[in-house]
Formats: sequence, structure tokens, C-alpha cells
Amino acid sequence: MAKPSRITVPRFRAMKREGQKITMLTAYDYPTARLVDAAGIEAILVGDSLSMVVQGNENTLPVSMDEMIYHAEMVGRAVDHALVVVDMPFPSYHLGAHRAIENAGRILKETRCQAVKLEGGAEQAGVISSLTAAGIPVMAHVGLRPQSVHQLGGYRVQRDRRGLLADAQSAEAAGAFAVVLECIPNDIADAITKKLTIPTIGIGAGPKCDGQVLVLHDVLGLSTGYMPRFVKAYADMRGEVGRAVAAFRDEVREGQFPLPEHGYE
Ligand SMILES: Nc1nc(=O)c2c([nH]1)NC[C@@H]1CN(c3ccc(C(=O)N[C@@H](CCC(=O)O)C(=O)O)cc3)CN21
Ligand SMILES: CC(C)C(=O)C(=O)O
Ligand SMILES: [Mg+2]
Repeated sequence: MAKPSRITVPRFRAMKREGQKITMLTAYDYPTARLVDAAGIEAILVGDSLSMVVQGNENTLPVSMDEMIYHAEMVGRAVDHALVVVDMPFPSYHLGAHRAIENAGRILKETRCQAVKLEGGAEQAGVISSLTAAGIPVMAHVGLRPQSVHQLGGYRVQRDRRGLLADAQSAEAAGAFAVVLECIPNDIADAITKKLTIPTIGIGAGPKCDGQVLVLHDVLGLSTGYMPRFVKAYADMRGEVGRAVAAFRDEVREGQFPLPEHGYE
């Protein structure tokens, strides 16, 4: 059944007009999506970052359409209030509008999620308008586009002001309902945010964006390895998990767990 109390795409767009900041976090499974939704975050992204964060791949290229659907199903079951957006994986929208509609259509049919996100602006305008014409809400993603890591030569700040503005404006003109701005200088993100009527959701794009998105595992302090400058960890979950697991280990070894209250007569 549809979840009638969820934030809608028109409501999402209205938040910009009303000057309300939009918050978005990733979730890849049922328990984390429950937690994020209950905390009142407006939008949840089933990001293809799960390729790195959950699957342990070195970039976002390996994750498949079926794997994205599998995670989106879990998140779709969990969420009552947030708008749920699913990343289209590489190369599920690069083989023409027909294939893009087929794949985005699967996401909406099979997962209880409401919108898709794809990387690109001007060069994906045709696909964005085809999906929009099919009734599929599209969030665009410009700036650092991790699916193009080999072309960009790494995860680098993107500074082509004219190109970035053109990408964002093309996405809006093609019908995107929002756009992620990743890893671009604050002043460029500010200029784009002022020019567009659709919300900009920043990640490493400064405080002037209409909203902010981060990877949940980064926010929780669960991620391993190098953290980009734009990340802020609001908890130390790696430390917490380490302490809990070590406490279990020690108590079992020392005969302090289980106690009588944990067993049956
Ligand atoms: N856990 C996680 N968090 C993310 O934000 C994230 C992923 N994974 N996977 C997919 C992409 C990859 N992302 C990244 C990864 C690295 C940098 C990075 O190292 N940036 C440099 C910029 C250096 C420069 O050009 O000046 C930095 O030092 O912040 C940025 C974005 C963002 N996304
Ligand atoms: C970081 C966000 C914007 C993303 O695309 C992802 O999590 O895959
Ligand atoms: Mg992504």
C-alpha cells in the first residue's frame, strides 16, 4: 500500500520557496531507514555509495540494478514519512531513454520508493525529460559525479563555474525536481541555488544550498578509511561497536555472561 503521509515531490519543491532547509541522508536497509525516518529527516537516499559502504567495492561502478532494487525494497518497507529517492546505478540510464524508463520504472514498481536520482546535467537532459514525461520524478546530480571517477581522474573538487551552472540549469529545464551539488566551491553552489527554482541539495557544496545530504555511515562515525573534508561525524559508532563487542568477548571468557537471568530453568 502507498504510504499516504510521506513527503511528496511537490512538498519537497515547496520547501525551497518557504525557505525551509531540507535534510537528506542515505539508508541502505530496514533498520537504518526506520531510524532516519523516525528522526524527521525529509528525504532518504538509497545511494549507489552502498557499493563502497556496504559491499566493500573501491568505487560505485560495480553495484547492479538488481542489487539497488534489493536495498530499495528494504528501505521502501521501512519509511513512513520521508521522500525516498533511489540512485540509478551505472550504466542503467546510459543506453537511451527507453532503457532508462525501463530501469527507473522497475524502481517505482518494485520498491515503494518515489523518485530516482541520476548523475549528470546537460548531457543527461534528454533522459531526465523522458523520465519526467513518464511520470517518474528525477533528482539530478552535478559536480563530482562518482560514476565518472575514471574520467574525472579521482574524487576532486569541481570548479568549472560555467559548466556547473549550465548543468544545473539544464537539469531544471529538463524537469528535474531537485539537484544534488557534490564537491563544488561554496560560491558556485550559492550562485546555482539562487538561479534555480528547484531545491539544491549540497554535499561538500557549502551552507547556501537549499538542503544538505551526507552518507549515514559517515555521520555515525561507522565509515572506514579516508573521510572527505565535507564529512562531519556526529557519533563514534565504530568506537561504540568495538567497545560492545570487546565487552561481550571478555564477559564470555570470564564467565560473566550469560547470568541466571539470561537462561531457563
Ligand atoms: N562513505 C562515503 N561517503 C561519501 O560521501 C561518498 C562515498 N562513500 N562514496 C561515493 C562518493 C565518493 N565521495 C567522495 C570521496 C572522496 C572525496 C575526496 O576525497 N575529496 C577530496 C577533495 C580534494 C580536492 O579536490 O581538493 C577531499 O579531500 O575532500 C570526495 C567525495 C562522496 N561519496
Ligand atoms: C552521496 C550521495 C549524494 C550519493 O549519491 C550516494 O550516496 O550514492
Ligand atoms: Mg550516488
